[in-house]
Amino acid sequence: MKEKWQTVRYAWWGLRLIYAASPARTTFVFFIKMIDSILGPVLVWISAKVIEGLLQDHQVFLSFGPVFWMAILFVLLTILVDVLNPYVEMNKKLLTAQIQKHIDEQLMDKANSFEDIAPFDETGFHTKVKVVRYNEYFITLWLEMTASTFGGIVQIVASSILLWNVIAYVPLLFLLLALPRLFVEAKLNNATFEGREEVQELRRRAEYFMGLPLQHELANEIKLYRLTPYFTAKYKEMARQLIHQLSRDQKKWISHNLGWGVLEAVANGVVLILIVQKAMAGVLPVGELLVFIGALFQLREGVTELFGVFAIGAREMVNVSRIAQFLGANGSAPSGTAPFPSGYQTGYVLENVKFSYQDGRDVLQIDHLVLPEGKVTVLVGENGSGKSTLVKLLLRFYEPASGTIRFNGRALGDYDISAFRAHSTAVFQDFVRYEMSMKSNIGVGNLPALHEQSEIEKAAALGGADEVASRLRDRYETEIGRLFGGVNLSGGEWQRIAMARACMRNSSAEILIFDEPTSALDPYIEHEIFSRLKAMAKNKTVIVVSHRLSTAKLADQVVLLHKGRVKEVGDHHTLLKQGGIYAELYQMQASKYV
Ligand SMILES: Nc1ncnc2c1ncn2[C@@H]1O[C@H](COP(=O)(O)OP(=O)(O)OP(=O)(O)O)[C@@H](O)[C@H]1O
Repeated sequence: MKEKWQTVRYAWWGLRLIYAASPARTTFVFFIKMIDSILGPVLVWISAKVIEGLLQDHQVFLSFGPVFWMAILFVLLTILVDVLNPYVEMNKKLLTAQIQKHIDEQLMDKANSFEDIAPFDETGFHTKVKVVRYNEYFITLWLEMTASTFGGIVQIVASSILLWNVIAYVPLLFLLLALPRLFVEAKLNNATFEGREEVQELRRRAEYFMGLPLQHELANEIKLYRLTPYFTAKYKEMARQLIHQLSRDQKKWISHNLGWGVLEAVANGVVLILIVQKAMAGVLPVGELLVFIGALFQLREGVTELFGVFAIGAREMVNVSRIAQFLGANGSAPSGTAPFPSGYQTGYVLENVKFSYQDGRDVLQIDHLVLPEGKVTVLVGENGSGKSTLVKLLLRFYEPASGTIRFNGRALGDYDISAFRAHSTAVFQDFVRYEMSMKSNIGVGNLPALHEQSEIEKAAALGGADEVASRLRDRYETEIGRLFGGVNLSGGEWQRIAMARACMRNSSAEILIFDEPTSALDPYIEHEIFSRLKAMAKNKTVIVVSHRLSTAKLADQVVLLHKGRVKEVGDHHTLLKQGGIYAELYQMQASKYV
């Protein structure tokens, strides 16, 4: 019972969604659908009356009496239907676009509402997004369906009125016949629905393998290893499975529909014979016979429309509910209310912090760690030791499973998350290459200053991107990235731009996090940038992840992570003297240069 109510709730939600996308257009489409459904039986009735009149007196038109005007009305209504149809189609198309825009906006709002990253990590997140986007198309079907439901009812009622005098039970017979079909179809619909997750997963994989050989950034590797035939084979396999699935679904459909179609046609035929028999026996005049035959077809059309719609409705409900659930999901940890503290304080203090991703593996286990304000701390450690995870926890992209992370004396969760983020800046290992102008690439680091050229140039100079701009034809206005025909840059040049982006918040940010910010930079600029970071560290908490221990040498504090635990803490010289893992790593790197 609860499920039924849930269905009704989602159905209502789906309708409201459509209406919200465009109230005027939705009303128009529904109204026209109604008119269209009534017109069918009305035209049947008028045409029968005209024919009856003509049969009685074939010169009836010459007297300009009621039959003549009925004939005129018939023509006018037919023209009306023809004129309305293109308008209806146009409005449906526009409404579809508006609904898609409306859902896209809601999806973007949803993504914006996730303050942490955990929802993006969830298994099946990508499939879910894909399913929701795929369902945007189906929500318009939902519109058609609801309109058809009303249309079907109107048509059934109108044609039943016409049939009432002859065979009153016909509408009931047709409804009864359609009922089992409804249930079977609803079941079949779910089993053969193209938007179901397993089909979407196959489609996504097929698209992935198909796209690989066509991507510019991947061309080097794919050409070198001659991977195109390999990916083509993988694509073919996915596509084969997809087509197999589709053909199996379609066969199920056909065999089912064929059976019911034959049964309904037989019932239709029987009723038709009954009506003709009555006419032959002289009970029915020819005009009425025509009305009944027409009404019978109208009735069948109405029943098919209504029940077809119900069957699809069951399937569409799955989609509508998926969209509703996705958009209604609560993804983020709640934000606190405390404002960001000003002035020089303690920086980060971590106590008994434990963290694991969804797979449950312990990734971090930190008993105690201080990352002081006013200092540069460099995090070092082998691959997978948890450095990037730690910086993400420091920015509150994830919540620790247990323990506390404090910044300037307060737990991170207490801070107003927007204020906290506004005072942080970062360059991530997987920084983004925005396919936009260089100016926008840098400016998005601080949206309010996006159009302030002097701020952009200042940040570019700090991040070492000024020199990149000076080499471009339109300097900061140059479009970069290949997707829209812009200039392609080298890996190091992109990284300098990411650095500049982070520097856009130089004056407001008090937490500066750099996850391997110089991995692609040449030694000159790396040295220069690190010196700038040190200069910026005054009254700020600066954390740098680096594999280059030459960087660590310049830091105020080095933290060595090993398998998610803090193994060594101190400055470069202290750690060297300790002779632990850091000393070993350093000797190893240094020996390469000797
Ligand atoms: N989103 C994620 N979901 C599940 N596991 C993850 C995720 N991100 C990282 N991990 C796992 O967490 C562990 C720590 O990863 P992390 O990226 O923090 O290491 P790292 O020290 O920064 O490594 P590297 O030096 O290679 O950058 C790894 O074993 C990694 O596989």
